[in-house]
Amino acid sequence: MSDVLARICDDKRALVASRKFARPPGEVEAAARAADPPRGFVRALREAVAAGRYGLIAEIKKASPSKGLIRPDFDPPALARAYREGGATCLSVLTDEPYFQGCDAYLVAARAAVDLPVLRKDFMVDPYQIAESRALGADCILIIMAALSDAQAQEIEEAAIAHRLDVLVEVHNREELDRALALKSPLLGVNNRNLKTLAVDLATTEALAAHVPADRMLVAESGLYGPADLSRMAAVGARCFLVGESLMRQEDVTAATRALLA
Ligand SMILES: O=C(O)c1ccccc1NCC(=O)[C@H](O)[C@H](O)COP(=O)(O)O
Repeated sequence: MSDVLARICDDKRALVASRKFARPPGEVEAAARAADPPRGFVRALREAVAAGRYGLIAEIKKASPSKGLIRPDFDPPALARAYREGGATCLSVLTDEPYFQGCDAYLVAARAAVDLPVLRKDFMVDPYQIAESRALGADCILIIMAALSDAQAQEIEEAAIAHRLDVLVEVHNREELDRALALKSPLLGVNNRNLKTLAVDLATTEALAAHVPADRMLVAESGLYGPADLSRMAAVGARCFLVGESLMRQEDVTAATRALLA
């Protein structure tokens, strides 16, 4: 596992242990069952692509390990509305606090402001977080293959399926891609960001795209700054994109989202 990712996941395991103590799994499971029904994250992306549009997962991201503070005036419900207005298909909301200055309340507030499906963007290391995600209202969770063994990834995916959550399975190289294909989720993200060096290279998606089977939806993630980047990713078959920083830095997020998709 890469250094930064290893550090984030170690901290996450400690956090989950303390959360389990404060709020036992049975309580979280009950809250998950009582939550607003999932909105269909994969379905929304499929519908966008079937209609000849790009599927845009627009990320609500205040800060990151690679860039520090990205958006000082951070208002998740206003950002969610701006993304919706600009044509985003789905939202991604960072809930990790120590590294991304996110929090669970941001997801709840962003989802309440719009009718879009929402990805809880966090580092899943324990099935407890899956029930917790559903209890918060999340419609999709992230599995980072570099952070998990095959057995852990499968256990987390099964928990997500049991909670009717969609799953974005994220890979960075061929070995992770081959492991990801043993999972059931149709949504396959290729992250252009190397989580060891935090360097971004769009050639990552270009190298892996040809190895993604036709029954998976390829999502190009990270380092996408404008329509030319989307076209470059589309040239190798990507129709769905996860974009954070470049949109978060714009004053007019609606106009920037429209321009990206133009
Ligand atoms: O963004 C980071 O610095 C980062 C560091 C360590 C682990 C994950 C990280 N990012 C998570 C993401 O996948 C991105 O937030 C997402 O793909 C959007 O990327 P971008 O458009 O480049 O903000």
